[in-house]
Amino acid sequence: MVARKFQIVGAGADRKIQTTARGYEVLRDPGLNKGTAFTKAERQALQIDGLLPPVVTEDLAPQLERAYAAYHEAPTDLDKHIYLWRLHDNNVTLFYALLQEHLLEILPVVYDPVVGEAIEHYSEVFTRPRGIYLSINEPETVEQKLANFGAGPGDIDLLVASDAEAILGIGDWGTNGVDIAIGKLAVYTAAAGISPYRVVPVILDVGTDNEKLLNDPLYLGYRHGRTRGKAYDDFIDAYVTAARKLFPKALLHWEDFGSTNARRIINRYRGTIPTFNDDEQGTGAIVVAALLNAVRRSGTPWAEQRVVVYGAGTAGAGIADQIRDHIASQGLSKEEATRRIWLVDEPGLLTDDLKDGLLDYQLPYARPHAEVADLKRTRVETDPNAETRWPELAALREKLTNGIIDLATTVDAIKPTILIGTSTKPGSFTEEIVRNLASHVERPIIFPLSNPTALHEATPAHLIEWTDGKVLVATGAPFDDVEYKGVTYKIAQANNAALYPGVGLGVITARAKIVTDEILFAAAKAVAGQATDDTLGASLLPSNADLRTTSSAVAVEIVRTAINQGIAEAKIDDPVEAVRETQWWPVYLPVEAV
Ligand SMILES: NC(=O)c1ccc[n+]([C@@H]2O[C@H](COP(=O)([O-])OP(=O)(O)OC[C@H]3O[C@@H](n4cnc5c(N)ncnc54)[C@H](O)[C@@H]3O)[C@@H](O)[C@H]2O)c1
Ligand SMILES: O=C(O)C[C@H](O)C(=O)O
Ligand SMILES: [Mn+2]
Repeated sequence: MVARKFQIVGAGADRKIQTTARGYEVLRDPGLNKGTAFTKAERQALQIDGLLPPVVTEDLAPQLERAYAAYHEAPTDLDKHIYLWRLHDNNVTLFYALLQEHLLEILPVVYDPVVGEAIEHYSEVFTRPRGIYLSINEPETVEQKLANFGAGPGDIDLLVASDAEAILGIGDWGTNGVDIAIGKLAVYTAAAGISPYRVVPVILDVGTDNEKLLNDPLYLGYRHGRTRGKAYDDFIDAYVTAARKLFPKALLHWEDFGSTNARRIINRYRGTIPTFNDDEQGTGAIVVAALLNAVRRSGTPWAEQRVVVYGAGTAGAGIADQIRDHIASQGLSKEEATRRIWLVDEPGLLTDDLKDGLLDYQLPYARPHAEVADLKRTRVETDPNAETRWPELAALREKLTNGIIDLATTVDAIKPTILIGTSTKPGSFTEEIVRNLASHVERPIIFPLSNPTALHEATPAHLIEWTDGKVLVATGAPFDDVEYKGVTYKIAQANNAALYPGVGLGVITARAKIVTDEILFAAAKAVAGQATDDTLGASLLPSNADLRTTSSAVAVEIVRTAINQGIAEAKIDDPVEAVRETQWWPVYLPVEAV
């Protein structure tokens, strides 16, 4: 039973909407509303004749023009973001049609980076609830709250959940983090055509350690510190159990969890249900996609690449794992492949003498202490009371009084061919570090990935200048083209948004039972295959303007992979047709009164 008063029926060109709603109920339902585009016959049948201005507009075009003008009237990016969601509350089709028509321009306003601002100002901009708010204070109500969404077992394809501990690189935002789930889902629809009526955004409110929120009288979440340990795991389990019971076919997507929880959660469920951690797995795969093209252009084989990852949290370690797996597929053992990767985090280069303070998934990369014993140690001022990403790090800080092997020293010693930033520390790829790196490598590959824009480890313009145009660059947020010595450099956006929508579409179409490493690699290859121009300055990845094409290509490859692996539950003869049939696009359908 769907609480909605309409359903989409038929296939292909025969799709239409049937509804039992009448009168203002029709106009006030954003999934039904077409505004001036209702035909005279529809107006009569739906009893809305006279409730609209008399002119009937044949299609979306005049409405798009009005909406785009109003969008530009909004003075700031945050105002534009709010305008767009108000438009969504009025007319879902028009919202997505506008987004689709101006994808490059509007995506950063709906999604990253402006979504970060919206999350910081959530209590002020909150208008209408869009997601499900689950609380660790009431774990016994999880199922009822999910049921209150009003959807039946076959009605939901996808849930995106966040506990908001590590929103982008801006930290802990408690209940405000519901907007990242909403933003990610908007991208699923805009980029891949996942139906906006078959998805659920979920915030898992486990409290917040953000003092600003705890002291803000307008804060809308539970006002206590983050709960951890068994109660946390039980709450996550209550969510998964209820979601599986109510929506047994749905893919469960995890977003922006902290580094101590993200990996444990995905490892717990990934072997048995369709589930996916975007920051670990989606980011790993989009980086591999960009690297497939960058490594080819660099001319240095994978097995000879030396990789430094700066910021070894959920994203950094996820990237490291997928690079390791790909290097291993080139004929090296897993152990040898692991040795091609150096992780640097707040305690500097991760070495095995620090092992008591490292997270389990960082441990395989810890370098033997003897190997780096001669390297210079740099004293760092660390505030013992500063917020730590993981509890053991506090103990490590005391141990590091002799200083750390910092990024500059690591780069100088290792002479990496690939440098990746997922540290949330802006400007940490300094001119000195980058010039040093570039002096040893013909085509240095440097990916500053920390979002939002202001947190990038370096800007593409600087990287291009400091490497005299030799860098192969990709960033997390969108950046403008850079002109340098007569060449236009298109900047690849290695954001998981170029990958996860297609993964979701493919998994949903195939009804894949689980999301395997093979599925992730198929996605990476499919994205890379959309950007094969190797001329100087060409982007390493397809443009976000082509997200729909990219996502469809990814989905088709995933369907094929799922079938080959024997994990597709759907019966599919033609993967291309099956993907197309799953997609929803923002066009007005005929509305029939039933
Ligand atoms: N481009 C993308 O698609 C993409 C995807 C995921 C994450 N990200 C970005 O990557 C960043 C990290 O995200 P995450 O989910 O991995 O967060 P996380 O909290 O799991 O990891 C951040 C890591 O950086 C480390 N760090 C903090 N200060 C440091 C310092 N001074 N030097 C070195 N390391 C330091 C932390 O200790 C932690 O291990 C964020 O800015 C996020 O927006 C980008
Ligand atoms: O949300 C993004 O823009 C990418 C990524 O998931 C992140 O956390 O930064
Ligand atoms: Mn994220």
